[in-house]
Amino acid sequence: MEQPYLFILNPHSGTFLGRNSRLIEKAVHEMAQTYNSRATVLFTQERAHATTLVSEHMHREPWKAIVAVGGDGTINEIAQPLVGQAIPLGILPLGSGNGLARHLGIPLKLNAALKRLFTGQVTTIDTALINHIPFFCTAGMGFDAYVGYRFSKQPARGLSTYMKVSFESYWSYRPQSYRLNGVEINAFSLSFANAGQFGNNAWVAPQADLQDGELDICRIKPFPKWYGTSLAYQLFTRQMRTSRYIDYEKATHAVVETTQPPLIHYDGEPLQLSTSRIEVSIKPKSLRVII
Ligand SMILES: Nc1ncnc2c1ncn2[C@@H]1O[C@H](COP(=O)(O)OP(=O)(O)OP(=O)(O)O)[C@@H](O)[C@H]1O
Repeated sequence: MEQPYLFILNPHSGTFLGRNSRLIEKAVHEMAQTYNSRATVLFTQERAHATTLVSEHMHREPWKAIVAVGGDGTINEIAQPLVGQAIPLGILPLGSGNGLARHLGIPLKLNAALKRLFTGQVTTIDTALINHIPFFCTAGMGFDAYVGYRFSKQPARGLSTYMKVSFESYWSYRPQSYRLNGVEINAFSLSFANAGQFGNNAWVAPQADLQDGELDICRIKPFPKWYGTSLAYQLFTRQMRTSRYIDYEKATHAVVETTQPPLIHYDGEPLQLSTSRIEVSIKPKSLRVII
């Protein structure tokens, strides 16, 4: 018998997971059996519960991997206690955006993704911190944090809700001023990319590399409203680097100062900070992941 797997499923992720939780659980057990292994499947009860479940269970059995079943928010909660540990993270991408899974080339179809968990290789990726909060995919402030906040208030998740909220927010959102590493800037959004995309193939930093020991800082400068469709096109076709309204730099550490405590997001999870100083840093090669 192979080492067992621990699956932690967030029934609130994506649009499909909640009503199909039991079917997914059954598919997990069947796939484990196929590979002469076994799986324990746990369900989250509320926000942040996944982190507690990992901390409680990680040393109970010699897990081959602890698998996040959900989207980037669920991965964030499950990966936090795994940073710097030997147990690899597995991903069964059933969220709305699945940014980290897409960047890593993990299949999005249930059976293919499950198979990958039992047959894939383990690689070690960088992780990052925004004011001591770990993130794995992207974090930032500005328009995407505002959209993330409004998205979190919606009764439904999924791509169509995300697009609707983004479109509505676009017309009212005004660029903000920041001090980035001591330099005054204006930005529509300021992103720190560990992985290259927000999710749904919105490639904010297509050049981002999960193993280069650096973050890609992406500033979208203020732009005329008519330019929005071009920018959206560049975002979804991995061509943001060609835009005259975008600046990139690589960094291992950055400090942002704002006049008011900003709304940020980490892996798409919105958070209203109570401080105006934001420190972002990288932890090179600190998380093992099955790909
Ligand atoms: N049992 C639960 N009930 C309600 N919310 C939960 C529960 N378990 C986790 N959550 C919260 O659900 C939120 C959404 O999870 P997640 O990010 O995985 O899905 P998503 O937003 O649909 O996907 P993505 O981040 O890939 O777009 C997270 O904020 C998480 O804390």
